[in-house]
Order: sequence, then C-alpha cells, then structure tokens
Amino acid sequence: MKPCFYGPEPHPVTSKFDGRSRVIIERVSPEIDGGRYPVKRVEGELVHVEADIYTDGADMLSALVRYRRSGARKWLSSPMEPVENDRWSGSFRAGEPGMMEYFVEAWVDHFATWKRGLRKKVDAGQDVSVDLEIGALMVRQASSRAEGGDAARLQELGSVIVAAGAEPSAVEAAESSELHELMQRYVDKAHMTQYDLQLSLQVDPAIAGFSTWYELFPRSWSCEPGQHGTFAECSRMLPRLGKMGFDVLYLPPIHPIGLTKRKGRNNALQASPDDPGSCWAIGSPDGGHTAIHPELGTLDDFRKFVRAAESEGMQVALDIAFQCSPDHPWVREHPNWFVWRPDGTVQFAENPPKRYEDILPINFESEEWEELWTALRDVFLFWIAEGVRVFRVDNPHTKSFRFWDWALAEIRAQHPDTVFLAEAFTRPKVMARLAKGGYSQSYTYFTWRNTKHELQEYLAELTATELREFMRPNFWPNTPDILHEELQNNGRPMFLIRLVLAATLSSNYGMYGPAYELCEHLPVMEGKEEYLDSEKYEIKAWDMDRPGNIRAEITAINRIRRQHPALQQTADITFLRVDAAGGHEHDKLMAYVKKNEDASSIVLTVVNIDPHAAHDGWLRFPLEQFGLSHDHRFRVEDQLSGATYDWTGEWNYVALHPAGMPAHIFSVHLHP
Ligand SMILES: O=P(O)(O)O[C@H]1O[C@H](CO)[C@@H](O[C@H]2O[C@H](CO)[C@@H](O)[C@H](O)[C@H]2O)[C@H](O)[C@H]1O
Repeated sequence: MKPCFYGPEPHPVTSKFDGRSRVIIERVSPEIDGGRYPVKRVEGELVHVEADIYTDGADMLSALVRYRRSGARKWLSSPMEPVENDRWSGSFRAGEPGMMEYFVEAWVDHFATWKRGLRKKVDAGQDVSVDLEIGALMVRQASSRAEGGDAARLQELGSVIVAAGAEPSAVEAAESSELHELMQRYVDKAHMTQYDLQLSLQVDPAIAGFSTWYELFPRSWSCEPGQHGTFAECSRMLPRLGKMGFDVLYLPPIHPIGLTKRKGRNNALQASPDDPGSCWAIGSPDGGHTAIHPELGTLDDFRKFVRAAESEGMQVALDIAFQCSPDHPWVREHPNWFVWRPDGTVQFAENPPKRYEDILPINFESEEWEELWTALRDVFLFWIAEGVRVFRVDNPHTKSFRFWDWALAEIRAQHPDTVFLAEAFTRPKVMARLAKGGYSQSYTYFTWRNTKHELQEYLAELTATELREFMRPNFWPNTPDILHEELQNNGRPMFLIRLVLAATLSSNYGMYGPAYELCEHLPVMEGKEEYLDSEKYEIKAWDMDRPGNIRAEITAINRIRRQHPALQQTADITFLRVDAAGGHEHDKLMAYVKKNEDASSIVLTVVNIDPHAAHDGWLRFPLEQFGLSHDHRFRVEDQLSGATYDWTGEWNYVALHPAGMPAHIFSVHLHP
C-alpha cells in the first residue's frame, strides 16, 4: 500500500453558522496546538475537560463535553459545571486503546433561567402567574420533544404549573427534581454553540502509563561464559526478572550485525576477528531489520522467548533502529534510500557529537520516499505479527517527523495496543514534537538532573505544563550509553538514590539492568559517560549474585510501585518543604507526595540525595490539600522498612542515613 500523506490537522466541527448562538466557548483544555495533535491518556483514565463559557447578559447556561470513539456514529455526553470565573469543567473516561474525539457544546438554558427568576420573585412576594404560564409553555414544548410516558408526564406537570389558584403547588412542581430531570432529558438546545474544533485523544494501553523496563543484551546470557548466548539460554533470566517486578524486557537490536567497519571493544574503529560488533550496526548477508542474528537463534526461538516472557508477566520490547550496516541487503537493493557522496562512498551516521562509523543513515529526502516509508512501517508490522507490542525507537529525532506522524498513526490504526518509546536525547522542542506525533513514552533529561532544585524544576516542567497532556516521561538512571558521573563517583548509595528517584518520581522507569543491579561504575575514561568494556561491543558474563548488588532493593521498590496506585501515575505530585536545623530549606532531603485519582492511595517519598552523609530535618505534610486541619493525627508506614509512625500535625521529623536505604517510601493513612 502506498503511503498517503496526511499531516496532523485540526478537525473543525461542521455545524452551520447560526447567528442566534449566543454562547461563547474559548480556551478549551486540554487542546494541543489548536487541535493539531492528540492529547494522551491510558485506557480507563479520566479526561478532565475545561473551557471558558459565557454569554451576553445574565442568562443561565448549560454545557456538555461530547465524546466518542473515532469513527463511531453516536456521541456520548458528560455534563460540565461552572468552577469559577466563567471557567467550566467536566470529564469523561478514556475507553479502550484507540483514538477518541471530544468537543464542548453549550447553550442558554432558558428553563434554568426561568426557574431562577421564579424563585427570586416568589421570595420577594411578587405575582408570578404570568411567569408560571411561560414556564408551563416551556414544559409543554419539552413534552413535544419527549416520547411515551415522559411526554405524558411533562404535559401533566405543565398543567400543574399553570393551574389557577394553586400557586404553591405550581411552584413546587416547577422546582421539583422530577421536572428538572425530565427537562434535562428533553433539553431545548436551540441555538447552542459547539466549540469549533473536534479535539482528538490517543488512548494507549495501561502499560504506556505505568511500566518498569529492564534492558539486557541476550547475547551475554550464554550458559558458557564468554560464548555468544541464544534466546533459549537467555530465557533463564525471565523468571528472575519477573520476580523482580519488571514488566517490559527491552532487547537492543536482535538482527544480523554487519562486518564492514564493525566496531571493536571500547568503540574501537577496528574490530578483532572475534569481536561481535555493535548490535545497532544492523544488517548482513543474513538479512536486515526483519531477520534474527543467527547466533541468537531462529524466529521460532524468538517467538518462544516472547511467550516465555509473557508467562512471567513481561512484554518483550524491541529496539527499532532505522539505519544500516553497509552489509544490509537494503544498501544493495535500494541504493537510493542512502546518500552517496561524489566519490561513490556513503556518509556514515551521526548524532552529533557522536559518530557512528559502522552505519549508514537513511535518506528521508530520497526520491523513493513512499517505498521507503512503507518498508520502514512494515518492519514494525512484521514484529507486531510476531507478538511484539512495545518498541524502543533509536534516535527518532534523526528521522523525518512527517514519517513518524504517518507511520505511528498507520500502525495504531491496526494495533492500538502498541507502545513506542522515543529514544531522543535532544532539544526539548524536538522531543516534545516526537511525543505530539504519537510516541507513547519519551526518554528524558532525568539522568542529568541531580540536585534537589534541578529535579524539582524538571518535574514541574513535565507535570505542570502542557507537556503533561501528551508526553509521558520514562526515567532511566543509566543506559548502555550513559553512566552518569554521579554513579561513577559515589558508590552503591548513589545507585540506590537514583533508583528510588526514578521509580517514584515517574510511573515509567527503566534501567540497563545487569550493570545497574551490580553498581557497575567504571567509565571508559575520566570525563566520559561510556562504560569501560561496554557491553555494546563485547559479550559479557555477568555474576548477578556478586556482593554489593542491589537486587533486593530493586525488587522491593518494584513491589511497592505495584502495590500503590499513587506511584502508577506521574502528573499528580507535590514537592514538600523540608527544613534543616536552622529553619532554611534542606538541600539534601527531598520529599514529595503522590496520590491516585480518588486519593485512595497516597504515597510520601523522602530521599536523602547525599550519598556520603546522614541528614535530618522537618517536613511539612500538606494536610490542607486533603481538607484536614493542621493538627490532624495520621499514620505513615514505610513500605521499605515496615516501620510505622504516628504523626501529629503538618510538621514531622525525618532522618535518613545513606549507609542503609537512603529513602522512606511511606504509605499515608490519613484516617488510621
Ligand atoms: O545516539 P544515542 O546516544 O542516542 O545512542 C543510540 O543510538 C546509537 C546509534 O544507533 C547507538 O550507538 C551504538 O551503535 C552504533 C552503531 O552500531 C555504534 O557506532 C556506536 O558506537 C554504539 O554506541 C547507541 O547504543 C544507542 O543507544
């Protein structure tokens, strides 16, 4: 099928202009770039919609959020209520994964306006006989819109309202809840206003909103240390990872690796004959992006691996890296998909300042772009057919945005349960644009945000700006490319600190697992973030039981995340004030509280971010946020240590030593 380009476009509501529509609807939120891009939610999540809604004069208004699955004929409605200052609010629940649409409509509610006036006049002792006739007329008109028993009942109530000499009972009937409900049901929406855009909502599977990723290189899991591992051998890791609470097992590329310009150990430009090469150098005579590296096994072995992972509660995530080793079949079959220099050589790929001498970038300005796009999309479809639903996409920012807009929409239309993590460590606007274009999750700058101030500021950017509507952060304390100097220099306590922060600040987090569990901390050279003897270029034999490992802590934190819905979302977070002895803000103790939709789960995390010293201080718990007095008594229970504390009032003492667990993860019981 040829790609048919469609860029993101706002969809206007097509109702005819009617000069009698007096209601104004403005500043609808969420709305991304005038409706060009969808808002994102996961299945079952509440979608809050707000708008400024007002009209001339003092008439009363009614408003609805209208919503439906894209393509459905019937629109559903949910009422909106005024909040303050002409701002209205309503909500609906995201359904199954797929696309939905919503907009706002509002109208002058003549019946409500009439009722309000009637009450005022009755209270002032005025004659309301004409008013009752006006009201009765509205009720009879509603009766003509109604059916069956409702129509008859409205007629009856209309008569009661005008019945001569029966004023109190007429007013009573006018104000009855029964009439209110019937009038709502057969509301007169003549001259209503519809917001001029139909906004779209991308509903993702639950795992897009709450996921725990573990990255490993399957080739390092041979039963014979030093040999190339297979999927079958790597399967022995699955029960262990499932028990540790991971639900996404992410594999770097699993395809044949090129020989030409193959990289050697520690990123050497020359490989030795027994070097396995970087697995991102995709393609050899054995095949390209839809083939499996022969030493890992067959497609059937891969299928078995995917099923085995599923039986341990994990989805396998594949790395999609659209680039080719010079040995990739596409280079021969489709030379026009690459840029050739005048001397007949091909430009190698870059992600400045990094240089990838063993791969060729794809040319998104190729004359054959339609064929190219189709082939790239089909790589995803191929692996989806093999049972994969989660993809980590390598450097999407070095590929055309228009391609992603198209490809992700195409894939989602057929498979709305797919999840795409954008591995783009680049400029903020570029990362945001990828998220707008359909990526379900995004890598972030978390790794480089280390002080309390940096972390709080970054979380505010992610959760208190428009980003929260369409960009889901995924926090990684390390990756095979990034061993931050904080981890290089501060020992095991820093691994625990960064673990707790990643896992409790963000509902989606992941780790390059073996190296993280074992607190690997040696860089290839001082000042670099690359690992020494990086697994990217060689087969490793990990001793996962090595002393000093943090497996138990990781397992405990993943368990806590699963047990507490407050930690399964990112946006609802409040940073708390923590005071040091002198009364000034503590710069080493960080505290934040998270809660779920109905506040049935409240989690307070306190972290000592100093890996070298113990710290204590006083934290202020925001009781007022929960409608409680400042001297309220409540209980907190540390989910890590099991210790329980009864706290009285908003200020409470905390102390944390980095030698043990440098954090408390308290479940908060406001009414013990
Ligand atoms: O550019 P990033 O830092 O985001 O890193 C990602 O993409 C890189 C290119 O795919 C990838 O780099 C690795 O593979 C290259 C191709 O084989 C090789 O030249 C690099 O030396 C190697 O690091 C990186 O792993 C990936 O995360």
